[in-house]
Amino acid sequence: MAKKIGVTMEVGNDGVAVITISNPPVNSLASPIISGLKEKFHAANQRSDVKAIVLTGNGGRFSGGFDINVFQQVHKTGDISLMPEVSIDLVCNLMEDSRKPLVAAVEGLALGGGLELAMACHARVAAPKAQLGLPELTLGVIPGFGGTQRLPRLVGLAKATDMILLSKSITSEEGQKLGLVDALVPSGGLLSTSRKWALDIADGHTAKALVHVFFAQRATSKVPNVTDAGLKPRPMKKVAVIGGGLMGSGIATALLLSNTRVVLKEVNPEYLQKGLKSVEANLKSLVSRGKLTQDKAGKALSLLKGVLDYAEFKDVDMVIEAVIENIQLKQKIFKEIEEICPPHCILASNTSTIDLNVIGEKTNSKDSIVGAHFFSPAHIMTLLEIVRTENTSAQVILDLMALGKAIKKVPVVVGNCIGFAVNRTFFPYTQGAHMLVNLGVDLFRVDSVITSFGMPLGPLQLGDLAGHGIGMAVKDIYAKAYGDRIFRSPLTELLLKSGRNGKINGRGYYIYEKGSKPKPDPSVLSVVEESRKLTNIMPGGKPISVTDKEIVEMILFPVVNEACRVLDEGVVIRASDLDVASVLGMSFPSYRGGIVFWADTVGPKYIYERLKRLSETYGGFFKPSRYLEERAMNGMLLSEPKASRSRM
Ligand SMILES: C[C@H](O)CC(=O)SCCNC(=O)CCNC(=O)[C@H](O)C(C)(C)COP(=O)(O)OP(=O)(O)OC[C@H]1O[C@@H](n2cnc3c(N)ncnc32)[C@H](O)[C@@H]1OP(=O)(O)O
Repeated sequence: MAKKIGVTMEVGNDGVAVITISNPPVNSLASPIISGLKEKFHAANQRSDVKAIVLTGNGGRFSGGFDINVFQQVHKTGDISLMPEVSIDLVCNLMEDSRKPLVAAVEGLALGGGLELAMACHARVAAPKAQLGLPELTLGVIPGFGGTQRLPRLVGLAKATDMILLSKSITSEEGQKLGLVDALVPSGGLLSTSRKWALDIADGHTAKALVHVFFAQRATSKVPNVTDAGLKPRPMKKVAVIGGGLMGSGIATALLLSNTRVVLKEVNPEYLQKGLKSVEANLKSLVSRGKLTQDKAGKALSLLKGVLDYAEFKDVDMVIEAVIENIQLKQKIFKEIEEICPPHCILASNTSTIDLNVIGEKTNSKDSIVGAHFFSPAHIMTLLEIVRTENTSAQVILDLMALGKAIKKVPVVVGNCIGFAVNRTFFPYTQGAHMLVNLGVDLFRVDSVITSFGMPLGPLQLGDLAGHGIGMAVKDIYAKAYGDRIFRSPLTELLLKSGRNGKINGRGYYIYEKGSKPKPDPSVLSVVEESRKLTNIMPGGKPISVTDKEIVEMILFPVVNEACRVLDEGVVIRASDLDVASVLGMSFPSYRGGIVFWADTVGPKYIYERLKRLSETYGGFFKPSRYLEERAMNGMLLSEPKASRSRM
């Protein structure tokens, strides 16, 4: 049967032209293909009904590159005119200069000229395990469609040199990490996601979202009755950190890097040595990654003093307590520091869950008590949630905001509640995943769909990273506070019982081995089965069938629902603060503008209706909040401000 060679173009009702290369078996770029591409790009650019363009290859392969047979014919005949002189015209004039957004939908392979075509597009969406490379040198030619220029711009000079000089190809997964691939999506959703990307670029969504995040971040520095109250931040020359564990040593490192004198207190010499060594290791790793000079690391370390008692606390400007989440211990510490510290001293806690009023219950300095909630690793993550109670003074908030900025954090002032703004909004993130797994959905698929959405880690892998011991403790705290909307899953407990604490002990849902990437652990499926038996929520005992879109909705719409409650209760000053906090604290994709911005793009009415239907089938975990319902009914955006009952 004759091979069907050519380039086709189909324009959908959405205004996206899909241009497809067909030249089996690898869609090599033979002369008729190159001229076909030119013709179709030209047509798509001319047609007024085409808003955006997707370029793809037929038969599950993008393109294996320029047709090597042509090289052979040139060698045989010596006739150089056989080489089509098209690269500049096709790749630069028509593709890169196209006024309409162009997205490459890459599957199978994109090699040589194939990858070069993909790189000339404005964005690349790829299916898993696609092979990407510029192997031209193995044929004695150099990449001729601009790959020598575009690859270094996307992946950096070192990696591009490696890929070109050694003809090394990479997978689309690695490509995503390097910036060559903008989104990784399961093969079934490749075309639909690529269409959406193309339309988003056409409508300026991506740029709109990023511009929103830019201004939202600037807005966080305006706090009514604090930054406009004519107050001046007081200098924070010496800060004490109590607790030299992961958080305490990270906070100390962040302070030292900005030339603040730090006193690090621990309970015994052994713990103190550990804490000091962790700070040193943090600084060393910054030096080895080229982020800090040896000189500056030495200077930072000279500002650190380890102590075992409170003698040094007599002249500190602020104390940041970062001990384990134990109410009695924290209450005792706050009572002690109140007695020893000077009256102007700020008493801050890095708690992530305990009510600050409870922590400060035994003190008389309620106006000096504030939450300084850093995200781990504290010397790297930029979000700082400043948690204020109804008693925290404006001066204390202003001082902590100024200190936060000085140590290069983005401070976001939030109200006092269990989980504060970020952890509270995202507690349903893990629970939605547990619900899906107990309903029979493959756990590794859940993670893969959510990373395709743009989160750096799926909810189950995130659980592995945090540790399931911590997961158990946190689960109980949230169950106590928000019991009406909790999905009670035995999965975490069962994981712990089977010796899987996550990354900490090398085993969770995934296997963690030094020097290699986490691998899905098939033996965890027996634990999952046990959990499914206990919850018994699969309809008729059979796994449910869901699309990738439904997985995203069942995990992220409950998060939006909790964000609505956070907005309703005035835990954040403005909706955009929650966008910034979700991007910086949870690595929610910035190109989606943050959790509330994204929800408004999807539409409150749609989210409300989906949650309502899900709650009818699966119960209270999905029940739409009053705020969401009101906004949906009144056709309002979630981000529109309201006259609020604020916690501020
Ligand atoms: C302008 C640019 O910078 C210049 C270029 O693009 S130069 C070309 C760069 N591309 C390459 O070097 C890729 C070469 N191809 C390969 O490495 C492998 O064929 C592949 C990884 C694409 C597929 O491998 P595999 O699945 O094992 O199939 P394989 O048997 O090798 O190839 C299938 C058929 O496609 C042909 N083919 C593969 N790539 C081709 C290409 N670029 N041009 C013409 N034919 C090609 C093979 O000759 C083979 O033909 P046959 O069935 O008649 O024998």
